[in-house]
Amino acid sequence: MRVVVGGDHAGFPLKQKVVARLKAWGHDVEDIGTFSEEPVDFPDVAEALCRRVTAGEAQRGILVCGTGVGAAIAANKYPGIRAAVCHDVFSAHQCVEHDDVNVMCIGAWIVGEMLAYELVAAYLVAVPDQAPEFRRRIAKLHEMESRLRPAPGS
Ligand SMILES: O=C[C@H](O)[C@H](O)[C@H](O)COP(=O)(O)O
Repeated sequence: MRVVVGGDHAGFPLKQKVVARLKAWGHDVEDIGTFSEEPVDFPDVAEALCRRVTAGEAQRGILVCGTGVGAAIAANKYPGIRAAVCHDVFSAHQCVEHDDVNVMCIGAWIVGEMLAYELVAAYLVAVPDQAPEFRRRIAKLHEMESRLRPAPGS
């Protein structure tokens, strides 16, 4: 799978490990940085990653910051992105199955590398459930996005 991975300085150490593991598993990985523990702002990384996902350059995105929370808040501002913090394996696959999540966010201060690998594995093998109730709810998210998007220039 084509996967884009990014993170801020707090996420950097875990992000490096996740990227290496994804490559070892045979995924086609784009690492968009950051590439050191020099402080950067998570909204900048999240926006760059979300742009790639919505442009179809990657099928799934993974963001790593300190808690995963800032990354998820930022990513959910991007039209077409459904982001979630996942620190348990059940959520990591069900967020795709029920909610068609396309950016999973992990907190490097919260989870260790072995759990992070399990989270990523569960997220990437999951496929959206096509049952009508799930499709209907995703359609409502799209409708909300269109309805609540600020008018150009406002
Ligand atoms: O939700 C925000 C993230 O956890 C950030 O990674 C965190 O706030 C960075 O904090 P600091 O700049 O103190 O390393």
